[in-house]
Amino acid sequence: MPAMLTDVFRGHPIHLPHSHQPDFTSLRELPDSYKWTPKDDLLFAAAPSPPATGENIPLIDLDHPDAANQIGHACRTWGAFQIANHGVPLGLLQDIEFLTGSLFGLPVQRKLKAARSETGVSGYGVARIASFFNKKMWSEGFTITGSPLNDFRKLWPQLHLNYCDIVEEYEEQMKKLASKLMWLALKSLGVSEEDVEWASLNSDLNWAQAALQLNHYPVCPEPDRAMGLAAHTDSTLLTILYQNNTAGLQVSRDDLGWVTVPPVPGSLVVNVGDLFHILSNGLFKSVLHRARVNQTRARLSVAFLWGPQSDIKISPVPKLVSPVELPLYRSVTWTEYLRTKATHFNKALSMIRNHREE
Ligand SMILES: C=C1C[C@]23C[C@@]1(O)CC[C@H]2[C@@]12CCC[C@@](C)(C(=O)O1)[C@H]2[C@@H]3C(=O)O
Ligand SMILES: O=C(O)CCC(=O)C(=O)O
Ligand SMILES: [Fe+2]
Repeated sequence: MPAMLTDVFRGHPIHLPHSHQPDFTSLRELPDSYKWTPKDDLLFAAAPSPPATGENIPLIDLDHPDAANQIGHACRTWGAFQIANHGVPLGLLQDIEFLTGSLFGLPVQRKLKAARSETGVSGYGVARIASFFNKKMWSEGFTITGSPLNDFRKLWPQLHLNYCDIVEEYEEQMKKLASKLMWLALKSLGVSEEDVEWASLNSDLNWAQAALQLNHYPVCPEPDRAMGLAAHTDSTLLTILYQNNTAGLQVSRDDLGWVTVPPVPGSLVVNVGDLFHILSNGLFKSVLHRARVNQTRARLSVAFLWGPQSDIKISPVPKLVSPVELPLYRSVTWTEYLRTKATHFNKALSMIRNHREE
């Protein structure tokens, strides 16, 4: 039995100060520990922002006959895009937003009853990447892997079963959508099911697994000096993100700097993750992104972080590797990659890169 996502950090404890999580609503001033300067956010080198051009990640209609090529183009240029007509019922998006708002609206002491342990993945706390930064992030998160029943029972003694049903239905819909998106993107590169047999469309999708990350960025007294979630790439194949109607997500592009992704009601944001970058032999870009905060409106987001089961080795599709070159990366499982990232963060991709022999 391969290690499940739930067990990825067993034996790799991360010391994160969940128990010092403040009641954000009580803070009238930004404490010094939350004041970011440009040098606090330099682990990933984002390009400085030139004057805004108004360019933005594309919004792609999945019913459009050319959707596959549009997705392929977005994965190569931005590493991110938004989608409309994705088939996920609007009511379900509203339900997951309601659940997320209700969770973070609970008193801190109740949320801490479901705190993430040092070796666990699931539960309430600060983002895992917090351990790489000197300054604190203006956000709180809740990660779900496997059944949320035990945690939800502690949070909502009465309503936990209803909330579990919402999560189950949401994950089911996301799983199907993620596989559809991955294949549209791969087909745009001329990659077929014979080239990536483990991800066959005819399978029951049990080759994949996922984590659901609920994020809350409370109203912030000094948003320009605070950081909601520091710049990072996701370690996934793909991440599908729902954001409420408050802007905050920014993606980085070498020629444009940080670009804010405007919320489009009913649409979803898709990020290319590091594993898809590896699978595509570097053709698709894993997008560097971060979340800023706001002085008047709280922001919620729900990220469906999707990748392969832990016994699947991801390596560049041979068809995408030139016969005279080495593949850009060595093969790696999601578990191995998550552990590398948990230790080396921004250097994780370069650690599995093949170097040409001189
Ligand atoms: C499967 C995972 C991806 C993730 C680490 C995790 O084990 C569960 C949480 C995920 C998340 C969400 C917020 C940003 C991020 C970088 C983090 O700190 O935790 C991602 C991780 C990732 O994609 O590497
Ligand atoms: O809140 C957002 O927009 C970004 C969240 C994110 O990047 C993540 O959960 O990995
Ligand atoms: Fe992310």
